[in-house]
Parts: sequence; C-alpha cells; structure tokens
Amino acid sequence: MVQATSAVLSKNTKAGSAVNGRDNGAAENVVIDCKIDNLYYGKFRAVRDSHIPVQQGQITAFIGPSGCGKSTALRCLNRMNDLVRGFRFEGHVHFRGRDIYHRSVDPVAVRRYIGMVFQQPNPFAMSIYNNVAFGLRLNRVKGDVPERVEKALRGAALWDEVKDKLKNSGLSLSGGQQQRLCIARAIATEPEVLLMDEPCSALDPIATRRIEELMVELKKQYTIAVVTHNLQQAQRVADMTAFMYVDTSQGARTGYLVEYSKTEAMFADPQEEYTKQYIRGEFS
Ligand SMILES: Nc1ncnc2c1ncn2[C@@H]1O[C@H](COP(=O)(O)OP(=O)(O)OP(=O)(O)O)[C@@H](O)[C@H]1O
Repeated sequence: MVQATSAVLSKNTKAGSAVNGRDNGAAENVVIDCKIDNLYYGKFRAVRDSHIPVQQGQITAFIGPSGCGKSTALRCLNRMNDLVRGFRFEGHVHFRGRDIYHRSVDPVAVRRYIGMVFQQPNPFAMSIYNNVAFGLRLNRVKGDVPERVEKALRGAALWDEVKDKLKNSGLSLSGGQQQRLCIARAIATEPEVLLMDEPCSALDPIATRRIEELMVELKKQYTIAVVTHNLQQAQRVADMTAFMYVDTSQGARTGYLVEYSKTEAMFADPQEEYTKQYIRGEFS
C-alpha cells in the first residue's frame, strides 16, 4: 500500500497555479497547492477560503493572529489533521499535482514526502543516534544507516556538537540542539517538503537565529512551509508569506487567507487593510 502510494505521489507533475492576491511570481513551481474551502473540527468551521501554494525551493511563512488557523492550514499539507476527531476538509491539497486526500493515498506515505517539525522540541527518550535512525527504520529506508544518520545530523548543523556523544540521550541536549535533532530526524528520510510549526517559539534568541540560518541553508535542498508568530522571522527567512485573519462576522471565529504574496512586497506594501494593521502591530 505504501509503495503504491509512493509511486503515485512521486510522479513528477506540476500543480495548478491559480493564486489569490497580487502577482506572486513563479506560480508554475508550486509543489503543494493547498485550497481550503472549508475545514471543520466537528461542527466548528475553523478555516475557510484559503488558497495557499507552496513553491519549490522556497520558504513560505504562515502569519496571523492567534486562532486564525495557521497551524491547522499547515497540518493539512501532510494530513496531520486526520488524527483529530471530527476533522472534515472541503477543498484540495495537491502534492506535485496529485490529491493527497484521495482515498487511495496512505497518509503515512504522505508524511514520508512531507515531513514535520513541531513547536516543542520532542526528541524521543533514546540516544541521539537512535533518534535519527528511528525514522529511517520506521520508513524501512534502505542504505547505510550510520552514514545517513551522520548526513542528517550534518544537514541539521548538529554533527560537530554531537559526533562524540551519539550514545547520549537526545534529552540531554539544550533546547536549540534538541530542535536541530528533531530537524535531523525529519530530514533523515529525505522528504521533499519540510513543515515547521513555530519551530523557534520555545527557544532563546541565539538558538532561534541558529534555526533561522539553518532554514535558509535547508531550502537549498528542501521546500519549507513555516508557521510563525514572529514577523521579523518571516521577514528574515520567508520568500512568500500568507497572512491569515479571523472572521467573527457569523458569530464564530473562522480563519481565512487575507493576503498571499512575496514577503518583501507584503511588508513593504501590504494590499489589504487587515494586513497593514497586523504588520503595524495594531493587533497580535
Ligand atoms: N484539534 C482541534 N480540535 C478542535 N479545535 C481545534 C483543534 N485545533 C485547533 N482548533 C481550533 O481551530 C482554530 C484554529 O486553530 P490553530 O491552532 O490552527 O490556529 P493558529 O493560528 O495556529 O493559532 P496559534 O497562533 O494560537 O497557535 C482555533 O479556534 C482552535 O481553537
């Protein structure tokens, strides 16, 4: 089943490119085309009308006030919301032109192509080495495991700090190192896309800058989508930015996409009033 799905997902076709907002360039390089018409948790409509493309080799930031659906939208991209009871989705998510919500697609295989790093560093209670090797074994990745572990740790800019203590617990590392270990675990299986849900929110400014530098380095090899509360972070790392807001007009709090554009353009010349206010810090 996983193999069949992998074959379907790896077929290299280009996704659709219709995008709301102004000219955002390079739309034909879309790797994930995410169009959320409606997304529900039980009866609650959490997100509506959000069309967010993720472009090849770029960093796309999801910004907006608390509760506008940034994490929900991000988790749609690799079917992490499937794990939530009552989750219901209307729309599509096309990965290289293929519908990842199609009934023939195994969500576990999707996550092999579209990996994820969470807000809180969450290393397993096992050695540094095994934290990285675990994902390889789980996904039955073939090849030289020690070599791949080293490659992933190097890719996450952690190798020099841990190469002499690979048998130590992953939990013995600092918060920033733990997050880089989680990034190593995520890239060990060589996904195409890396989703990062507020990866720096639990880190101090120095560890945050380290992760930001790493993200810029990683985008040479991976496409990245990141949720962040930190507008400066979005400006520093993101090529494209999606700004979401909360619609309270129907008596509920439903998130939606207000504006999507090149990051530079959004911060220099936001097109929508809510975007302007958010960027000016008038609400958070
Ligand atoms: N597992 C869930 N079950 C039910 N409702 C949920 C679940 N996860 C999120 N929600 C709701 O969906 C809405 C969007 O939440 P989400 O976490 O995606 O927003 P966010 O913009 O990422 O917020 P924050 O910046 O505070 O993390 C919120 O109203 C939230 O309460």
